[in-house]
Amino acid sequence: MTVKDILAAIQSPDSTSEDFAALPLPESYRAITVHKDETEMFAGLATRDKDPRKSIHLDEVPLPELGPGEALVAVMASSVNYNSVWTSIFEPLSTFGFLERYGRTSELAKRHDLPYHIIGSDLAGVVLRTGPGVNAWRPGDEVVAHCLSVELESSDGHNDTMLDPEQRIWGFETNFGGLAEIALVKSNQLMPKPDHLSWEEAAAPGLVNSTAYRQLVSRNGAGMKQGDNVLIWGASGGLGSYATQFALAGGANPICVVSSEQKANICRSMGAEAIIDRNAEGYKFWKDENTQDPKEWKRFGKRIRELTGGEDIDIVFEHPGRETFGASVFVTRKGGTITTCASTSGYMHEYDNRYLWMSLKRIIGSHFANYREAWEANRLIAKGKIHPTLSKVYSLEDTGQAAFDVHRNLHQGKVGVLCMAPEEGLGVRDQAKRAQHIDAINRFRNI
Ligand SMILES: C/C=C/C(=O)SCCNC(=O)CCNC(=O)[C@H](O)C(C)(C)COP(=O)(O)OP(=O)(O)OC[C@H]1O[C@@H](n2cnc3c(N)ncnc32)[C@H](O)[C@@H]1OP(=O)(O)O
Ligand SMILES: NC(=O)C1=CN([C@@H]2O[C@H](COP(=O)(O)OP(=O)(O)OC[C@H]3O[C@@H](n4cnc5c(N)ncnc54)[C@H](OP(=O)(O)O)[C@@H]3O)[C@@H](O)[C@H]2O)C=CC1
Repeated sequence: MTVKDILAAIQSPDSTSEDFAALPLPESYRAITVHKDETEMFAGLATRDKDPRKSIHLDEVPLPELGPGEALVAVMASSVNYNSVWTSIFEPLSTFGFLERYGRTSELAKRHDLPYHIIGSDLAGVVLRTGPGVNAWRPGDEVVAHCLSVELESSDGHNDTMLDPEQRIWGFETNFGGLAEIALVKSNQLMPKPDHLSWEEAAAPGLVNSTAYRQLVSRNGAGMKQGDNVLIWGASGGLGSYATQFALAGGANPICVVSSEQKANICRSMGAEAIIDRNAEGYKFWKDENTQDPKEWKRFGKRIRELTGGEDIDIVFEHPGRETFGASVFVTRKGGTITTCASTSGYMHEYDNRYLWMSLKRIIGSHFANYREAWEANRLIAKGKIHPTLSKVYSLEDTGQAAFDVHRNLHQGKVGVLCMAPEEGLGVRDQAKRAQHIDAINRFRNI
């Protein structure tokens, strides 16, 4: 039995759940990996010069054993997230440390501690097998997977599963990720595939859409409400393209920051009106490596006031980190919120704390999303209220180039990867719903 036979079953309209359950599984499959013996390959290089094309490999790997509560999924398509960029440049840490630590927790978890790491935290595909104790999903189900892996043996995670002490990001802190022909997930990562989307479109939103939902909309994040002024950094990027849609769909007022006229136009096409081109307007929040320039924070705040009719920011959607954080804290209104999930430009932030405490502002740390939040975010995609922001699609062989594009900020929105799917456009089940939303679905394509 080969991956080709699985693909034939997926492409046949007559295949039943029983057919999928009866399909023998292949002994091995193709997967995108980084190698443990290469973690020092970029030693001494600047972050920018570390090239994912050199560290990312396409390998034939053995099929992992299926455990209780788990599912093996045939992956039709996946997408590139920035966490795969971090893994491929071995920053801020090598992810093999995460796999070793996970491997020490149980006999079953030992499977994850391997000399190669199969990366990727998104997928759209078809369930092949489920392990003992899985009743909600069956072979043949068309699914997407979110990337929250939890054990839930401790009480800590039972209010909000992101607080589980054994919380991990699948395909980053666990092995057997989505940039592969077959992936291993916990069954409580599975969600129904939106039926009006192709495989690659369905695989694109997952990680960033769920993260933006918790960070901006959920009560666990900023709890955005109608009329809020929301400052969105990287508003046409992975996270930002969903944050912008949530702000618009939720009756808020996004103030979109981007770095080119082309990206400004993408934000306009989503319906945003207040846009700041940080490049054209030349903001320089740092005078040198160690000194910020409060005059530049003020110039930025003045520009925001011009765009809002004199109002300040209720919520900052932060992720660039060190480069922008001082400005983000400054431009937030009295009582406002800075919600952060990342530090792309550096994690040692500096800001003037007087502006935080004297104006009663709050900084909220946010990380991915719990199952319910991911489910709600996916439901909005399925209902055609939020749309994928897929721009370009690569083959599995070219994943290194795809990750390079994201690392160098050469991409728009999300970058997709075809895994088992032989071409783009397959997997659409509801053509009528698709036709209703086709312009929005294609907004980011090939720009
Ligand atoms: C969904 C997508 C998401 C993204 O894209 S996010 C972006 C990508 N992700 C990242 O960049 C994050 C990568 N991860 C990390 O950088 C690290 O993962 C962390 C900094 C988050 C954590 O560092 P670590 O070294 O893994 O863990 P420690 O908690 O610092 O543990 C080290 C030792 O410190 C002890 N410790 C922890 N808290 C305390 C405390 N409050 N008081 C005293 N000790 C403490 C521990 O126990 C342990 O000790 P012992 O080494 O002996 O086992
Ligand atoms: N904790 C979590 O759960 C998650 C964390 N992340 C993290 O968030 C970060 C962003 O991810 P994602 O949105 O997918 O990445 P993208 O690269 O797709 O988008 C980020 C955007 O941020 C803008 N940007 C980058 N650097 C700077 C800077 N120095 N100053 C201002 N703007 C900047 C760029 O937009 P422009 O050039 O147009 O301004 C870029 O397009 C990554 O570090 C990622 O690891 C992502 C998802 C989940």
